[in-house]
Amino acid sequence: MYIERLLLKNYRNYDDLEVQFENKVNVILGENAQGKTNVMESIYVLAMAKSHRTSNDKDLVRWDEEYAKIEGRVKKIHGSLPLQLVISKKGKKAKCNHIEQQKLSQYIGNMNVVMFAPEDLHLVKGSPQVRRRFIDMEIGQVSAIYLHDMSQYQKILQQRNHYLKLLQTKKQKDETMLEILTEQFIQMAVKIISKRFEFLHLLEKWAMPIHQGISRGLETLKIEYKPSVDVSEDQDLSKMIEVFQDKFVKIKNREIDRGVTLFGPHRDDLLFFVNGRDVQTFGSQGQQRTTALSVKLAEIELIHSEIGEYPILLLDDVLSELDDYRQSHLLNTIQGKVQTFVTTTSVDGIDHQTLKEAAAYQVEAGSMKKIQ
Ligand SMILES: Nc1ncnc2c1ncn2[C@@H]1O[C@H](COP(=O)(O)OP(=O)(O)OP(=O)(O)O)[C@@H](O)[C@H]1O
Repeated sequence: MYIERLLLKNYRNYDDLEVQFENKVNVILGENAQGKTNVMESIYVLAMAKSHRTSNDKDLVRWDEEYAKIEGRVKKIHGSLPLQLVISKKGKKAKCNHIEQQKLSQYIGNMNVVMFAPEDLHLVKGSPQVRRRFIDMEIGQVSAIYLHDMSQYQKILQQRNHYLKLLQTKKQKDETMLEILTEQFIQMAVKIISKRFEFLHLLEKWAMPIHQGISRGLETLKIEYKPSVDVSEDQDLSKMIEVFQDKFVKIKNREIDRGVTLFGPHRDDLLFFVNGRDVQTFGSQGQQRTTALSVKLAEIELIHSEIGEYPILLLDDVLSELDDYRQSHLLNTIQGKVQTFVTTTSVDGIDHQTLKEAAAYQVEAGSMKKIQ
């Protein structure tokens, strides 16, 4: 798939922008703070209804304006798909094919993107929260059911935490409601965990050969899900439920003391191993970078295998971060099959055929012009 037209209204430093893109590499050039990342972010937001760099939607609205609008036309195998997202104080309104979508979980997934930005290096070395967000966003792109389950899970988690607080502060003494909420919580938790197991398994399958390629055959990458409750991939759902139930019986008093849910998918993590060693603790900067890059390239293949089309790739400020070998590996991988957006202050020093043949745009203070 590819995005052929993008319209921005009051988005960050863009007042009114309309631009056509090509189904190949699109290089976005410009000095610092001109609006390159803002364009990349807007494409990401159009796909995911969420920014990759802020959780505060109002940051996306141009200062002193009431709303921001992003519109795009996405070309897919089965035709053209107009998408629209309006962000205002009242929330987000999404339209797909001119029809307003009741739930964002139905909207997400119509356009698929993979973003690789400097923040993604935190995927390996950052907090577990970064990795959980990554898994949730990525599974969400290919599974509307997962997005729905995740939002149910968040609701039950909040209710359960609220009830534990009531028990902790003795405003409530009856534990019956806690038992009901625990049962609901466990049902959702195991669904989420088994989907995460399945996703990471697939991601590893794609990432392993890519990582071997980038590391010139020297490194083997493994990805492992690390649940906070002792469940494993080979257990069926009923066995996982049993393990959870036992755990929650054992920790009940501790949870009431603390007034919070101590275990579950919101506390899980994932680990990356290179040649058997945990990259977060033992990996060099280069290995962490290669791991992040392999995972991103694997995502492209995974989405392709799940939905039958390649997603759009957004490379924000990362080409210059990669050495020549990794740069060419990346550009060779995407060549001719993935619509790609690359931001950079200059293409000097990047000597690759793909970039020579690319469409180029110049960004300056919230305006954008095609120059090649
Ligand atoms: N909500 C907003 N309203 C208006 N302007 C904004 C808003 N948010 C950010 N900006 C402006 O957008 C500009 C930053 O744009 P962006 O992050 O896209 O830069 P960039 O071209 O990617 O630069 P760099 O190369 O430094 O990463 C800044 O001038 C900032 O003041």
